[in-house]
Amino acid sequence: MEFTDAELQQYVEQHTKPESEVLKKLNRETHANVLRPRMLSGHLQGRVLSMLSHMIKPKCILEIGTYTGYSAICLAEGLAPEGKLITIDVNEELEEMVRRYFEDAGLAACIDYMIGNAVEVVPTLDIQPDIVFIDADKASYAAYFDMVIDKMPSGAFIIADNVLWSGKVVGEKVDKKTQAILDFNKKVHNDERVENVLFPIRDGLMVMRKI
Ligand SMILES: C[S@@+](CC[C@H](N)C(=O)[O-])C[C@H]1O[C@@H](n2cnc3c(N)ncnc32)[C@H](O)[C@@H]1O
Repeated sequence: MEFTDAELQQYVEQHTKPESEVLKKLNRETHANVLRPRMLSGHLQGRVLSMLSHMIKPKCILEIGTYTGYSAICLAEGLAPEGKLITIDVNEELEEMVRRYFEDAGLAACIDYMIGNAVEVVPTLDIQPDIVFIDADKASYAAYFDMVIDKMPSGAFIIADNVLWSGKVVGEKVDKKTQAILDFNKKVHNDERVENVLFPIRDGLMVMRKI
């Protein structure tokens, strides 16, 4: 489901900074060769993530759900000098492609790419992230929030993708994944540790600031 009229969407993208050549190539290669390319953040959301990261100037970013590395590159663009982005994905099949693009983007040195199940990996990390981007299995969104919230400094941000779930959050049929997203949105909206705004960008970005 598209939330913005196609013509308006085109106008929005035409008036948003274009993707870099590396991101354009990564976008094309993902669509040509990788299953479920709709998972990639894409031009507009990628620029939003990059802009937010530049505004926050994070020393540490944690990303849960690397896929082909598109959003990791966008987020890493705004890192503070000497900053680090840690990104985790359970799918080892994309490793060669992901590492190649981190190199091509000139960001390999500041990205720590970990292959593994984030549910097991995140609790082992000794970090205090300024941004956490949650973009992996929907059933674990609430668990990821609980795993990171107490590690984060006051003023840090959590961003969760796909929180409109193609519009199913207001649909009549509620399947398991939709219920997980509904539960997550309700949980964070009622959590007094964060202030939240649901941005209707692409499939919905929930942005939360730790108080
Ligand atoms: C929506 S894609 C991420 C898209 C990427 N962030 C972007 O915007 O380009 C979700 C990814 O989460 C990964 N994933 C799913 N469950 C996971 C888990 N338990 N631990 C780590 N990664 C997981 C999948 O393999 C998939 O690559």
